[in-house]
Amino acid sequence: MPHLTLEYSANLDGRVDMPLLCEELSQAILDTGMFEHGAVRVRALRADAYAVADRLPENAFIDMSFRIGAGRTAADKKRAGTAIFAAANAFLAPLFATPHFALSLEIREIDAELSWKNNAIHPRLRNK
Ligand SMILES: O=C(O)C/C(=C\C=C(/O)C(=O)O)C(=O)O
Repeated sequence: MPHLTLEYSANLDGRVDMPLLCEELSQAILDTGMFEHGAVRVRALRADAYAVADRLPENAFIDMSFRIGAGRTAADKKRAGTAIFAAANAFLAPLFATPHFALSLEIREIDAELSWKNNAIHPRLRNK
């Protein structure tokens, strides 16, 4: 993994091209040069039940959680977060035209002792 998971309020359906946003964020992650191509996974999950701020029906959110392996410097983690957040902000700029949207990102480290992986994509992309 690096895993980027976007949770979004269902009222963004039809307003945000989520597959395209996932692709843009995947590219932003790869462009940092910090993550292997075969490891990067990005997805968007829709929240059907939510209550945002003053609960106006037009209030919306996207919360991004980026889970990465341990061992990178604080500066590198900050650089990756800044790049991902900038890409998301640029893509979602139209949503900030009205005061009803909130975007957030958090980076968490995966405990190597308490995680397991088996990735068949690595050999294919490493041999390219
Ligand atoms: O170390 C981790 O679990 C996350 C990671 C890479 C993971 C893979 O390569 C994989 O799951 O195949 C990382 O670079 O942060």
